[in-house]
Order: sequence, then structure tokens, then C-alpha cells
Amino acid sequence: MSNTTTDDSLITTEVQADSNDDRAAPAAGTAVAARDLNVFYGDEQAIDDVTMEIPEKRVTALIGPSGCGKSTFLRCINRMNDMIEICRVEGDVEFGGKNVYGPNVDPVALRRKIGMVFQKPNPFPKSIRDNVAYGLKIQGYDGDVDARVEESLKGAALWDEVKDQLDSSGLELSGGQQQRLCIARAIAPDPEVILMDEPTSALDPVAASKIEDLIDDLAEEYTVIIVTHNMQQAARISDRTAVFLTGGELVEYDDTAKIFEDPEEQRVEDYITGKFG
Ligand SMILES: Nc1ncnc2c1ncn2[C@@H]1O[C@H](COP(=O)(O)OP(=O)(O)OP(=O)(O)O)[C@@H](O)[C@H]1O
Repeated sequence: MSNTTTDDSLITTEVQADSNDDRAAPAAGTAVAARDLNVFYGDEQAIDDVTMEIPEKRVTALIGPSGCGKSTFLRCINRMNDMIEICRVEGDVEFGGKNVYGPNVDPVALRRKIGMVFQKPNPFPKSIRDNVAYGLKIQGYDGDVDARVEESLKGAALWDEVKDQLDSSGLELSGGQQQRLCIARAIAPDPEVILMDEPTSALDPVAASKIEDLIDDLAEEYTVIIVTHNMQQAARISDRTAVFLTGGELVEYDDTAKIFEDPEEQRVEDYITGKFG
């Protein structure tokens, strides 16, 4: 079972999908598309005329040197940049057949469909159960909350570790478990897209590896867009890779194997081989 979004609303309709989705096959469609996207902080341009289509139910990695605009681009997709007063966005980000910056888009409803996981695990100082149920309560979910909590924790590969301590504080978990709790919280409202901003960079290698395995599983059901500084990680887990370079320019965007093995652009090769950045 998976979701799709109707053209004229950000309300989910459910459709049947092949549960044995083969990621080697071409993606069924485009989940998110940026068209002529420019982003400014005051007078400083952070994204420079980016156009790209991100396939659904795939992992797309955004890589590039510090300050090249990866996080800014990611935050545009679910309008998290709205919170930054000096940030100005021009151009379109299409999701579910409409521009998320167009009229009549409710950013809160949008963020239910496009969830986000941050670099530092940030569970609320609440029980494990309440952390996962948080978004459901806000949206007035009238289904079986406990069942959805269980399903989300299973989806985040955390259920077996916490099923006997659902009333303990989320803050008592290890860093890696906290990040998986945040992933469970993000998937509970049944999103279509999960944005991840360096989700493993604050974790030890074992915890990071578990999250990488989880991302692979998540892509069977969700579109995952991940910012990472770790090029090996991008090469390991992503299907598509977008390389941003200084000034917010999208320099190359292609299948991950092509980017890492035979990039078109010399600048991309130099970045990947560590000659700069
Ligand atoms: N809140 C903000 N206010 C002003 N300028 C900002 C803000 N956030 C980012 N910038 C600027 O926008 C540019 C892009 O920043 P962004 O964080 O998107 O890059 P990044 O590639 O994600 O960097 P990093 O890899 O270091 O996280 C940088 O020049 C940065 O200084």
C-alpha cells in the first residue's frame, strides 16, 4: 500500500502499489520537481536557478562542499525556509501536481506529506509513544493511534528495541535509537517524501550503518532526499546524486554510479576525488 497526492489538494488518497517494488526498475514518476529555483538570504544568493526532477520511491543524495546550498534546497521542498525571515524563494517546487509556493498551500499540511529528519536527533521530552503520536494528534487522526505508533516504530526498525518501554522518555534512548525515533515520528503521519539533512553525521559508525540500512528499506515506500557530506554514504545508499557547487549551482545530476564513476563535469570529478571542497 502506498500513497499518492491528488492534483488539487494535499490530501492523501490511497492506491495499491506493488509491494515488491524493484529499485533497479525505472522510477514510476516524479515526486518533487524544482523549476528555475532561486533562493536568497537578503542579498546573498544561496540557490542559483536550479531545475531538477526527483524520482519517487528512490533515494536521491544532495552532495557538495560546505555552504553550497544543499540544506537550503532541502528546506525549500517543504517550505521550512518560511521560518527564516530574510529568506526569499523564486521559482517553483512542484509536489503532487502543484507549486508548493502557490496560493492555497497550507505549509503544515505540506509538511505532513513531506516529513523531515535533522542532523541531530531531536526527540521531544516526551514518552516514546507520544513522540511518535505527536503528529497524529495535531492532525486530529481518528484511527487507532497505538496501531499507527507500532507500525511507525516497526517502519523505523525500532519496535523490537522499545516495545516494552513505550512510556519511557525518548531522551533515554541512545543517539542512534533517538534518530530512528525521529524517523518513526516523521513516517507516522504517512508522508510521501522524507527529507534528511545529514541524518547520520552525529552518530557512531554502527548507529549510522543501521540508519543507512533503514533508508534503503524506506525507499520501498517513500521518496527519500538526503543531504550528506559523506560521499561514500551517498555512493552506498542513493540511486540518484545531485552535485551542488559553490554559489548554489547544480553542476551535475545523474544516476549515482555515473556521478561517481564517470562524471561529465571536471569540477565534479575534482570534488569527488577530493581535489577541492
Ligand atoms: N539562516 C540563514 N541566514 C543567512 N544565510 C544563510 C542562512 N542559512 C544558510 N545561509 C547561507 O546560504 C548559503 C548556503 O547555506 P546552506 O546551509 O544551504 O549550505 P550547505 O551546503 O547545506 O552547507 P553545509 O554543508 O555546511 O551544511 C551559505 O552561504 C550560508 O551562509
